[in-house]
Amino acid sequence: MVDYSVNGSVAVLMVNNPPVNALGHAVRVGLKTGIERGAKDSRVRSIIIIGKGQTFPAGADIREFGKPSKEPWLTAVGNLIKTCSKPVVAAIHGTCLGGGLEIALFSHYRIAVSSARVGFPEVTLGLLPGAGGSQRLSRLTGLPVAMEMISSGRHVPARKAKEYGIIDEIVSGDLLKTALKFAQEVQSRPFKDRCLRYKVVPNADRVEEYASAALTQVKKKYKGFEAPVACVQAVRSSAELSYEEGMKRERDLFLQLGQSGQAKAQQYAFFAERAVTKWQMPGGSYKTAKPLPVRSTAVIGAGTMGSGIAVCLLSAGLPVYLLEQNEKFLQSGVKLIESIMAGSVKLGKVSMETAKRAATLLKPTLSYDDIKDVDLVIEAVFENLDIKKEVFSKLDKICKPSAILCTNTSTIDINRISSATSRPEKVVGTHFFAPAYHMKLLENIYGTKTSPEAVATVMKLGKTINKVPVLVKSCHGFLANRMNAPFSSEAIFLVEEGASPQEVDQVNEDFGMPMGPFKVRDLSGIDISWRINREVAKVLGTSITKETRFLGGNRYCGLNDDFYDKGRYGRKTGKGWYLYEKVGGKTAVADPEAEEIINSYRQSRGIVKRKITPQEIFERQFYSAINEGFRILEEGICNMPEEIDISWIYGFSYPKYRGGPMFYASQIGLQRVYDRICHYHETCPYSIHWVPNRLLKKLAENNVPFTQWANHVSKSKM
Ligand SMILES: CC(C)(COP(=O)(O)OP(=O)(O)OC[C@H]1O[C@@H](n2cnc3c(N)ncnc32)[C@H](O)[C@@H]1OP(=O)(O)O)[C@@H](O)C(=O)NCCC(=O)NCCSC(=O)C[C@@H](O)CCCCCCCCCCCCC(=O)O
Repeated sequence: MVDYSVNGSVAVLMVNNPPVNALGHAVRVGLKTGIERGAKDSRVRSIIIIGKGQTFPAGADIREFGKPSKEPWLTAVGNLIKTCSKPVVAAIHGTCLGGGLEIALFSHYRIAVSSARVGFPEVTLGLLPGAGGSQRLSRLTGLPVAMEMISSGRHVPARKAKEYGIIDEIVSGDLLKTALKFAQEVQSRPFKDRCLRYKVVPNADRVEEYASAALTQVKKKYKGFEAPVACVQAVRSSAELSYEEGMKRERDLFLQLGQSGQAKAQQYAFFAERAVTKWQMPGGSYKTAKPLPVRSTAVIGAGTMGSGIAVCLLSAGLPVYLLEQNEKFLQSGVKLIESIMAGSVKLGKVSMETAKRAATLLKPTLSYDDIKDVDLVIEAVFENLDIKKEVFSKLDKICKPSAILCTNTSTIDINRISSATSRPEKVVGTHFFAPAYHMKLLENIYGTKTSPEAVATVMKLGKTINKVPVLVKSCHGFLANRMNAPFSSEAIFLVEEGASPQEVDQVNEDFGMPMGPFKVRDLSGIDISWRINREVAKVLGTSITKETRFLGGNRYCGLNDDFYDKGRYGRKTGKGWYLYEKVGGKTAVADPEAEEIINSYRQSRGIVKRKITPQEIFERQFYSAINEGFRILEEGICNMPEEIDISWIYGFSYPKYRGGPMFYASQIGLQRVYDRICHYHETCPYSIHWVPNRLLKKLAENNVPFTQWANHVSKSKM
């Protein structure tokens, strides 16, 4: 795990623990032994720590968290480095993160190649740097930088790290060779004063000012997360306490966070995000299927979604033909793309260079002929099967045979769309979430005839455009919208029965959702849900009237329709479930007129308003979604609960510190969740989504641990 060798007068400790050289127990033992050996070795006058392969250690081994800790701990290894009688040089490439940066900061010198990145990402795992990083970084960089870096987990490029004082020298050429030369040079220099422990925190007298600014920022930016606040507190103690007391304070905070549910959930989310990349479908998997190259693309439809998708592709440096049916729509799409790009530059999310390049890569067109040679097309027209089929039939005739044809449908079964082509194996769903340029989820959907090659292509495309792709099998609504359907229907039923939209939204926001379901409806547009309901009715061969109380045998609430009839479409009209300060406004306030609409709806239907508790609001929304999640698993629409959780985190901004709805259910206890679902099945009998799921029942009865749930997924998918 750590290879020891001597080159002239320099000992080289090469960490060899692929893929990221994580500082697991064996590596810690190897480093300890190596430092002790180097200190004793009479040939050796200085020591290098370096990573083999792609990186310097990228942190502690997260898989060891929660297991009994084994000595030596990282702090003990670090103390050995710090007090070593010979200078220790950290030679950094790749990602020097978390425990890796701790090791580097314990070392007497740090050199790095310019492509290296350093950081303390522990906060993203619900933790803080636990081996003194919060005490030593501030001594190097000052309090504001240390507070910001540690509470954000940001990876800092080597050059910036040098500016901050974290890196002593940026080097070029072969890192080991350069490090050997550097390590020889420092042999004659005094190095005891290089130990950060003896440095004074710059501007320590301004700690109150810095900490209060940092706390205000993190509480706003990372609302609900515990770790960022603790990170600021830990750094703060570096200025307020002695080094030893600060170390103790940091350790206490680390242990406190480590035991919290948030850390457990965030660490689960870390691995879940990686698990979903290991996709499988009948006939292929991430291991066997090769993606086709995507060098040119087209987006059909320049509306809000199409333009947002084009922004994603352009930002990744891909040329995009933007195709519309008339000049007016096309120009409005181009303007939208320009304004999204300009906004992203202003917010610092996209560089000016990227925006300028994107402008040259965008090719607006009205002609299908122009797209005949592109590698991949994404259709983003109106959510209507007939229109989509018409587009796909044209694409099939025009596009080259190898082109992958994607649809941004949010609900329609891929098989129904691909049937309009002679190449269903090349047709795949790429469902983006609004706003497409911002939300990270890319729900990729395969139909019965979609080839693994087409899937591999869109999974890779997802990564290229900086999304988190999750693969699901086609069905109506796929994964995300299928689960969202009971979640958002229950919200409206709760208001029908007596809750106010504000009460429902509050429960959701208290749980950690960034916006309650009624604010979401106002944002996405009440006219949109009105239209979707009509499409659903059409598919069911029926229509919606004032008297409609059931749709397809399921409970239906027409409150949304009453808001629509009054022209209250949400933010876009300045009023919807809430009142806004102006058309397109963002500040939602309760509106007596909206309350009146709700009251008269209830009266006209003889509904007697009742008091509804926050617990009922919570359970009816989240547990109905969880029940549907188990149905999705049971049917093999996805392979593992991680795919559901990641979809919620990146598609609906579900709080990462709760892990996702399925992980959350496992924490509550499946028996409890199942019992409550049974309760609501009795008390709310008219919704199919309350029929208790059999898989959930089985897992609950047998007390199956979360990690085993995937073994019970329908095998029909493979
Ligand atoms: C490094 C990356 C940026 C690389 O990204 P890339 O996209 O290239 O690759 P992947 O992300 O796909 O990863 C490949 C592969 O590797 C796995 N992996 C990655 N990182 C880790 C890791 N840190 N540990 C384990 N496994 C890891 C990943 O899962 C993939 O595996 P797969 O099977 O899917 O192929 C990127 O990977 C990345 O960002 N990684 C995480 C970096 C990170 O978060 N680092 C910080 C870790 S936390 C840490 O370092 C804590 C330390 O500060 C301090 C700990 C000291 C504790 C001492 C406390 C004292 C108190 C305790 C005393 C208790 C005793 C008592 O008193 O009772």
